Amino acid sequence: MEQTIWQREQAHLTTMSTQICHYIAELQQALQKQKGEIVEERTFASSEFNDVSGESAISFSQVLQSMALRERTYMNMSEELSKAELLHKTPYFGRITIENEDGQEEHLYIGLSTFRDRKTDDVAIFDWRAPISSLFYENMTGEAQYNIPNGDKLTVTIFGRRQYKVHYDELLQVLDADIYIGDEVLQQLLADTAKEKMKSIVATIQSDQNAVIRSSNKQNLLVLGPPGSGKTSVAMQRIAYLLYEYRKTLTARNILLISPSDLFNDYISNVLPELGEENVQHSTFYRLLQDVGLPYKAETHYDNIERLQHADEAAQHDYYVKTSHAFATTLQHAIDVLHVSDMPFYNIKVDGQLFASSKELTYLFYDKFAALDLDFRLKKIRTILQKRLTTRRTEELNRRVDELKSVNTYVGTDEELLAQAHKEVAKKYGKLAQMIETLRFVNSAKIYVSALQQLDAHVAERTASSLKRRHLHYEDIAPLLYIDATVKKLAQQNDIKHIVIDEIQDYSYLQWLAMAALYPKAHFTLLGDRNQLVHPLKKDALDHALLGQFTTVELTKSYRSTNDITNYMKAILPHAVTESLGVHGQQPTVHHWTPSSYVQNIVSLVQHAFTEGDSFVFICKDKRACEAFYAQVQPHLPQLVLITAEQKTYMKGLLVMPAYMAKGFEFTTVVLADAEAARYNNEADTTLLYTIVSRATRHLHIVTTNVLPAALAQIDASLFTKG
Ligand SMILES: Nc1ncnc2c1ncn2[C@@H]1O[C@H](COP(=O)(O)OP(=O)(O)OP(=O)(O)O)[C@@H](O)[C@H]1O
Repeated sequence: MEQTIWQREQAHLTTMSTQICHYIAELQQALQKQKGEIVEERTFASSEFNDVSGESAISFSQVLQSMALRERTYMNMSEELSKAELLHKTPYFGRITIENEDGQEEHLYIGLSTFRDRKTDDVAIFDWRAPISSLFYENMTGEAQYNIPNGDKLTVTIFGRRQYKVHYDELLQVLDADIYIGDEVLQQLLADTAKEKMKSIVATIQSDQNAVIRSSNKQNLLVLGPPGSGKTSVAMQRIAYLLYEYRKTLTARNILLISPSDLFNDYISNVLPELGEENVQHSTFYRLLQDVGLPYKAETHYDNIERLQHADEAAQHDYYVKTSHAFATTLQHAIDVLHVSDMPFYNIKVDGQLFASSKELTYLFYDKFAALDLDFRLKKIRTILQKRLTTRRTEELNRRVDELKSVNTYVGTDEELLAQAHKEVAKKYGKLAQMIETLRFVNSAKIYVSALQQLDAHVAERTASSLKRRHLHYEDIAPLLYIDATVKKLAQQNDIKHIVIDEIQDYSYLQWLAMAALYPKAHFTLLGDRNQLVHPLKKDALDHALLGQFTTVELTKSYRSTNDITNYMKAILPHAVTESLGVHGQQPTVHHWTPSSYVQNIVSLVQHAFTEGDSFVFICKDKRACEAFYAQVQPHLPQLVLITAEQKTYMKGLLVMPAYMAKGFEFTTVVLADAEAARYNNEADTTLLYTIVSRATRHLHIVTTNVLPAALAQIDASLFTKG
């Protein structure tokens, strides 16, 4: 009797699952054996080679080499085992049927990694990142093309495409789809995305997302898309793709992910391991300042937002000037000029005595070493100063030893006197040695302030005074990093080959220039949305110069929220283009409560709408409002957690957090708890409201105790329900 599709598929799955199980058992056995041999070899080495000189040094180095090789093999096998275990859980999630070279139908199963048939050694499961797997993610059947590593395109005929939901060896769902991923499957998969940390989207990558993910490592990409269009997901999948495609030259250590916060990094930290890859390097722009070692204390991005929400005109003006394109260009020009004049040097002094004058440094820089690049000139000067310092220290040491010896009373043995003299000299010259080593005889602050001076003397003056106090505003970090990275080139990191920056709309052009200068060998994938602005003063997101240097790709569909929430969100910023692919749900609810019933109503909303394990967030505009909310409500809802900048681990539950901190995340339920016209009243607040609303996957509540902000009050009544 002919088998049904289901039976055939179940039989195939059982065969594959059994093979994977055998493979896992083989790997486990081999690993156990390797482990035993490593232990044996180590025990042998430690007992046999007490003395590693002469003959025994040669055999010791041979043993070391063999140990290193064995340990590497062990590591590779453990990685292979982890991949096989992931494959065991979900052997594959898709299949394409193509016409092979003999004109026959051939089924290609697609999963998380490559798996070869144990008997024939043919590929039984294709890694989703393999060139041919790309066909699975295209929206078509019939003739199609895919790229192969040498750059050529191959043409094949696709007969069909099938999707599976499987759990270990159990087939849960089979779906034939000519056009990839119909809404039906996607809607089931989107049933609720906000339950845990971010997940991989490998089984349902859409064709426009696929194109971004598979772009060449050498391509500088800017990916723009509305809230929920999968930018962060695409970024993570792209990293996994790069690690596969360029595995001979690129490892997790060569990729840097710059995200808004450590909390966000924790939120996305499961995606790469889920795909069988190691997490890559992570930083925030703020943290780069410490990584580079600039001797300043700086304001964080969040503190910057808080400060500028209430700042006076002068502080706002400072921010605008320093983050403007005009300033980035002025600073670049000022640094170019340094090749021929104006490099500011300090007079280097020790204990009030001149060690090297700025005049001498200027002479060395512009006369003696004029032919070299800026950083080479400085490094040549450093060598001269270091020699001088060594001579000075030796002289001083000898003098001090003589002095100590000439004291009439007994002060110590000769060794003790020498040690004391060493200590004194090290103390006296320690700071100077460090200053020379890190080229801090260059007055970087002056380069910065002089460039500002060319645009605005008042801004320059205010900045000079805060730099004197070693205090930086967030917007001062980029110029100083840029100066450091282009003039001194000490902190440049050549091992970073690819940088992914999420939420790029939060960065100024100069911030990007600073990163490009710090990582000169890196290519970039930038992701962002020009409408999701949470900074009170950020207007011209995405500098045109940046756009000019990148291949821009626009994603337009949104997968996060229900259609009802997306429609409400779109009504806030009608010019923003978003196609919703989400599921149908409840309309957002707008509640008008009196101040006296506010807390009681919040409590009863939670009692009705929150179940343990949900992600449910109250969002207020700023930190102060969140603290006030927490103080009022937490006594009635003890499980409420106030999320602050110190929070480093992502958690579900009942939360309250400031709007700017919530960006990038998603929650099943979002309650905008302070929707007051008095609080959200300008253009920046409108983009903030847009961002807040777009965090909700399933339920959205807007709460006001007075008058709604204009951006929400103008929304058509058909798009929400009154609570
Ligand atoms: N192809 C897809 N298949 C299934 N789910 C998807 C797909 N693309 C995106 N999603 C889901 O949509 C949600 C939003 O994705 P993501 O956070 O990556 O979007 P984003 O564009 O970075 O959003 P935002 O800009 O609002 O922070 C996530 O839950 C993600 O899993």
